[in-house]
Amino acid sequence: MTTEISADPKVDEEQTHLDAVYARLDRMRATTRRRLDSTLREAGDTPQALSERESYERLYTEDLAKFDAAEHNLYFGRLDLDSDEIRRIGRIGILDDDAADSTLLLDWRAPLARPFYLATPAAPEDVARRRHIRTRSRHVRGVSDEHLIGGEIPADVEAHGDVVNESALVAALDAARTGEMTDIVETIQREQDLIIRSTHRGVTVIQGGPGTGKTAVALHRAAYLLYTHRDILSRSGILIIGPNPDFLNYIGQVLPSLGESGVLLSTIADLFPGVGARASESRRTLAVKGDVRMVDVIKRAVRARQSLPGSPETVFFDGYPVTIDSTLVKAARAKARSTRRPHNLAQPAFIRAAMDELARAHARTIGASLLDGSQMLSASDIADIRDEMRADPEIRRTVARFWPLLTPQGMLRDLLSDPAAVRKATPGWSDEDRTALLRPHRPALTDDADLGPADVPLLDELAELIGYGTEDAENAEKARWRRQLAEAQDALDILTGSAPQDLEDELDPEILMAYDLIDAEQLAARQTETRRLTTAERAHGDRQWTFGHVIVDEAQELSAMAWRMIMRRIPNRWMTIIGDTAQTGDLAGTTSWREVLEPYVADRWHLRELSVNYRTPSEITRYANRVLTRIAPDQAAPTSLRSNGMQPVAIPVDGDPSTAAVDAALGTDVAGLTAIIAPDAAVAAISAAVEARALADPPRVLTVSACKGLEFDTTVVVDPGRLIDQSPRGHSDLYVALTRATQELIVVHSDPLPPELADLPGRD
Ligand SMILES: Nc1ncnc2c1ncn2[C@@H]1O[C@H](COP(=O)(O)OP(=O)(O)OP(=O)(O)O)[C@@H](O)[C@H]1O
Repeated sequence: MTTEISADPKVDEEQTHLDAVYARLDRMRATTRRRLDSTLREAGDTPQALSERESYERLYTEDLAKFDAAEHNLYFGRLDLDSDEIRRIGRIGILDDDAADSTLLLDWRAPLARPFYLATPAAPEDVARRRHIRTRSRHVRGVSDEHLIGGEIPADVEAHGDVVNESALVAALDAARTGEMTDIVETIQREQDLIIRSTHRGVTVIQGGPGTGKTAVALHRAAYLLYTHRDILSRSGILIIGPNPDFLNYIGQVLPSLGESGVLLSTIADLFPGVGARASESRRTLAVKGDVRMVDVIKRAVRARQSLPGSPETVFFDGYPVTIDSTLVKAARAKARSTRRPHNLAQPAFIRAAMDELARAHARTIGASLLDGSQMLSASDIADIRDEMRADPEIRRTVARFWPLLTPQGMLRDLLSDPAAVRKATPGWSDEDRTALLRPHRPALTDDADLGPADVPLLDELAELIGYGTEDAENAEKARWRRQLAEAQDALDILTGSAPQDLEDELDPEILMAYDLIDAEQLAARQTETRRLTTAERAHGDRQWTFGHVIVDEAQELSAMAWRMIMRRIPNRWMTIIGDTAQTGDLAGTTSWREVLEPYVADRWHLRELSVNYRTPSEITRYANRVLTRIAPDQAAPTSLRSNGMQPVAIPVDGDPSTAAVDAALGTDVAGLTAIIAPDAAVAAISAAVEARALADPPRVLTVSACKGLEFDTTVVVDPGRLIDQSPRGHSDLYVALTRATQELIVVHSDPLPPELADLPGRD
């Protein structure tokens, strides 16, 4: 490798090390590629060999992905300890292939790397010097040193107290945004590191204002936990819940670049296997469906399906009439309910009890002695009658109607499209709330075509009560196996059929055909072996999967019903919950962590707070904090880490603000991403105005709920007054909108500004 000679000996020194690190990385890559090639060439003749091949293939592919993800800025930090030890820190750990296996790079998550993030001049942790190395395309571009023991404390570091690696941090914060979140391993701050590496095994709540790095911390915590508890978590997986698919795309790239897989990223809407709930619903409907009252509604709705006949029903058995009346069904229902099993799983008990009683009644009709009325049939005769009745499709169908097998989707659709059923399940509710729950029955649609995100926790609740996805899942698995077996048999039949029949006699008996070597069962088993899934894929397909750790981002938006759904997936309650109660926009969301957590862990949860806003410059934060005071006067406002000298401005317009908003978005001098954040009702017109310009790189137009968690270099906020008016949580919505910009904020308004923004300067 050629090394540029620079004027700075420190740069040269680091370049030498960087060259050694990349040379080793290249060797590791080449070896892994070679191994992958030869693994892929292996035949894998037995199911076991196939399975081994699969796991090696996965291992090598993951390693290659990890090397690729670490390529950029691989080596970024160095600690020189007072004891003369040198530690070099990077995105992944790398050992040299020399005789001593010396450490070329420490993984940023290794305990020995920790002082890089924690040491300060006040508490240097034995670190004499911390060096930050800036690289690009395998070249060292510069180094910056902090002398922690006996050195000067730079004025700007003093000003920001604990700030670590300040110059690198400011460079990262000033960089133009790309629409994908980047990792922060080079500049994790002390308060963030304490959360990322927290050893607490229960619920940790991270409360922090906008831009305090909550999402960044959550993702780095996932990576850290997978590194530290790989044995448990690579099997059980980590679930990360985010507010919407856009947000998941935004953060999706961060984890692979941290070198991790085995993490399931999902919204609530996608968490129920096989359902993608996309229908949009009104705020009121979301609030009603998210309310914990729905637990009882769903219980009542399921119980309503355990019904009684209005009038006795008669079926025929062996030519004799058999009556199914409400006394009989009631007794069978009581038996089934006493099993305390979920609805579908209790159906066999119901049917058995009903058939027992029917068989006894039938025996009374045909077996009673004419002399004294005593029963002439033996117990085993009566048992035979019961078994025959059970096998009789008509009797079975009639009995089962009073305790039918249910599916969550079918059940929810039937309930929500039936005003009478809703009325029965919602005693004491207001008519408005009932109406918010109802939706028209549209038989042409499939079961989940009109499902919205708030329906998903209801499906999950139903699935629990019904027992769906337990034995049903096993049956489905058995059916899948039978299909696979049949397919394998077909494949063998085709092979047999394609044997050269006319040459049959001449075939060399020594030439073995596939069907001589393998039967359908073995072939099917091989196919099963090759369908190995990652932990995340298996978890996604299994409603009853329980994760090792769950991280919930923008957690303030989750409804009580959504919390129930999540808690089912994490019985050990090892969770990281991240949010900001001042940003709650959803009416079913929370403004109190205590209220949310009390039912699950009482007061056994830890609260951690983040206090520095890394995103928004102080010029913007000044206005946003006034809105915060309005929402939560007691909540400490995060302090902005930087200022950029760009004053937010207000542009008043007469009438429709669409054109002015688009002009403002296009007129910015700031490089990078621009977004227009507008009231829900204005989004369509502004989007049309953007489309009409046919731009190569148009600004994004978003509602407040769609911009949650995202950030842009410039934001244009349209009609703050209407943002406030459009929801009972309007001030929180405005707070979210005002805190999305990393550089510039422009407010375009056609009605008077709210008092908090009234003194925004106009544009020159
Ligand atoms: N230590 C850090 N080093 C570099 N950048 C950081 C650091 N901490 C946070 N950031 C950056 O600050 C920005 C805001 O972080 P993030 O989105 O995680 O904040 P948040 O608290 O989740 O905000 P919101 O509540 O608005 O969703 C991101 O660009 C993130 O990369």
